Amino acid sequence: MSDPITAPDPENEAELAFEGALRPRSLAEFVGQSKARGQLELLLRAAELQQRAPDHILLAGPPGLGKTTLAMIVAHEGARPLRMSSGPAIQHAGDLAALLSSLVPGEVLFIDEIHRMARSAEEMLYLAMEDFRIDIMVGKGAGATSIPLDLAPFTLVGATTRSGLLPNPLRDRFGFTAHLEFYDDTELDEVLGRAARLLGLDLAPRARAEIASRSRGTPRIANRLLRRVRDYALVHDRDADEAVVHEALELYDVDPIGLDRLDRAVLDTLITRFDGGPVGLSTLAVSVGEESETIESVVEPFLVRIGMISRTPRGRVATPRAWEHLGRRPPSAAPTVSGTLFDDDV
Ligand SMILES: Nc1ncnc2c1ncn2[C@@H]1O[C@H](COP(=O)(O)OP(=O)(O)OP(=O)(O)O)[C@@H](O)[C@H]1O
Repeated sequence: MSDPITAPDPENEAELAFEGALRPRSLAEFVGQSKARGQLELLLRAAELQQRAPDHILLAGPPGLGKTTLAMIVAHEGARPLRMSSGPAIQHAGDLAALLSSLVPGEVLFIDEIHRMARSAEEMLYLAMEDFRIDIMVGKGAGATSIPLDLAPFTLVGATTRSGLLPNPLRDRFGFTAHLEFYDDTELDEVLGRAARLLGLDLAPRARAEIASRSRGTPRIANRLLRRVRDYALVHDRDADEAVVHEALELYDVDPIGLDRLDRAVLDTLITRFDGGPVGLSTLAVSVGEESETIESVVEPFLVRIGMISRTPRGRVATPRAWEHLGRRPPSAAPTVSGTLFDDDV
């Protein structure tokens, strides 16, 4: 039951084309993240002055905050070719060897969801990142030999929503790590202003502010909500004003603080079924019919950030704010342990 507004939907070509059209192409166009942007700017400039490939870069943060966009910018700013892959596509060391050995000098290799790469490939990557070399194993058992293969110098840009899952030796080999933060409403307002301009949409300032405040701190969601509002205005032959934003977002179940159906299902389950928790992640995921990974990397970071859920050593707990948001009175006593169906991770 992935939500079309919040959850990434890599299969949806129309969404991908829409995202592609709105993607900033340079650091100057990239809104917000001023700290990471400044650091990246310095790193790219230093590499340019020394005429070498930029250091390897790790981009960490929740989905939709601009990791893929920044990887493309790294390539574009340095006029370097870009190769895109992802952790789930690299399930054997051989997959990675084929990829690395075909890189041209200076190429930027983007690996999305790098925490999902096979362990054997990860180990191959250590040497590749450090020495631009890999060892290819030929044969099996006692007769196996390794043949060293030199690689063209490249820049690896890894993206992860779960940096905690990366082994230290891999994390340490990145010259620079950017932790992307949720955007504030002013930054999202700017993202929306830029997107509306590119789409040729006349969006009233108050309508823009309203969408920004419901975008869960995430540019991808801001752009998707904008698209829904544009469609609504078009179909009803109305201006994209504040009233249209309210009507369109109500139709799509996005509430006044930007929570969607899945966010509310998580809170509702925590509160109604488990008396507010604590409850383990996989129990919670099973209860709402969603993958643990989606709950942990898509839903939870924002709910934690706005103080609706807290993560305790015994599991997830709904805060009084969450109870109030669902129109329920929070219990006065501290929540009791209840209903943990599985002995799962918390
Ligand atoms: N700083 C920004 N300024 C303007 N638009 C942005 C910015 N960051 C992201 N966007 C928009 O949000 C969309 C999603 O960004 P992007 O694909 O880079 O996110 P991501 O972090 O790679 O997500 P995922 O983890 O799901 O791959 C892009 O198409 C882009 O239009």
